[in-house]
Amino acid sequence: MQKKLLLRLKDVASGYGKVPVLHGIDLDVYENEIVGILGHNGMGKTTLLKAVMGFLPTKSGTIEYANTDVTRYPTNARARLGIGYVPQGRGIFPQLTVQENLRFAYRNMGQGSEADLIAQILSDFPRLERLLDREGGALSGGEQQLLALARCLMQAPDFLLLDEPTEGIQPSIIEEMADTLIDQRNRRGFGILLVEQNFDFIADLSDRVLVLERGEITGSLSRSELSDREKVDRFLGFGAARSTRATVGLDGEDEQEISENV
Ligand SMILES: Nc1ncnc2c1ncn2[C@@H]1O[C@H](COP(=O)(O)OP(=O)(O)OP(=O)(O)O)[C@@H](O)[C@H]1O
Repeated sequence: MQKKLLLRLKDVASGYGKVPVLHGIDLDVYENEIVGILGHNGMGKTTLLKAVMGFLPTKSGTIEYANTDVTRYPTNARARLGIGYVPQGRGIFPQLTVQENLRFAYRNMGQGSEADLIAQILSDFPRLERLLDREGGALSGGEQQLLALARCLMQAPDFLLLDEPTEGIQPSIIEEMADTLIDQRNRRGFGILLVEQNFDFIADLSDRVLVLERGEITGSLSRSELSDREKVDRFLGFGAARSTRATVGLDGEDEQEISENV
């Protein structure tokens, strides 16, 4: 059976004001597919997600979503078509409780019964259930990341843009995040565009990984190629940091990044 194309970028250029960042990006993501974008700091990963979401203008080229040319659509119209965005740094409301954060997301764009939707989300994110009355700002980094994802799902997207979901979170929650994303993808058939610097996480989840260098896609690895360590090392021969996150400190929230150059 032919897979449905969700997102298509054709020769997209974008940037900030007169500063060009993305040059000629071609990209397809199908339903039920996770496409990872790997790249060093400053290569344009966040810019790419912002351009897809409409936070930045597309200077040339086109962006199509579900057979609709959305190149000139504002962000809220893209969200209504089904594109969900979890920004780097999570973007939750720190002064609102977990429950209020979820309710706010529902009021913004949720459909159906609010109570049913929250119950569904809490069954998907059991860790959040016991934190319902806690303020967002008092959650650990990993819990905030789960909340950010849960909030995004309250708006029933069918496509997710995820910007470094493992940044600053401890390994146990990274695993939980990976399991949740795979589970959601399998159940809802999401397309996911995932930006990461954590190679192990991106390799575990992605069906394909693209490398972004200075605003251009310079290569692609399939799922089977991703498990071929030698090939990956050759492919990332420009010295990419293979990064694993280790947790130090008793409260489990301090962390340091251990990078091993490949
Ligand atoms: N608001 C801005 N105005 C001008 N230039 C910007 C702005 N934000 C980012 N840039 C520049 O755009 C380029 C790409 O940045 P971007 O944040 O997309 O990189 P990234 O690959 O996501 O990096 P990181 O992994 O550090 O988040 C960088 O050179 C950055 O300095």
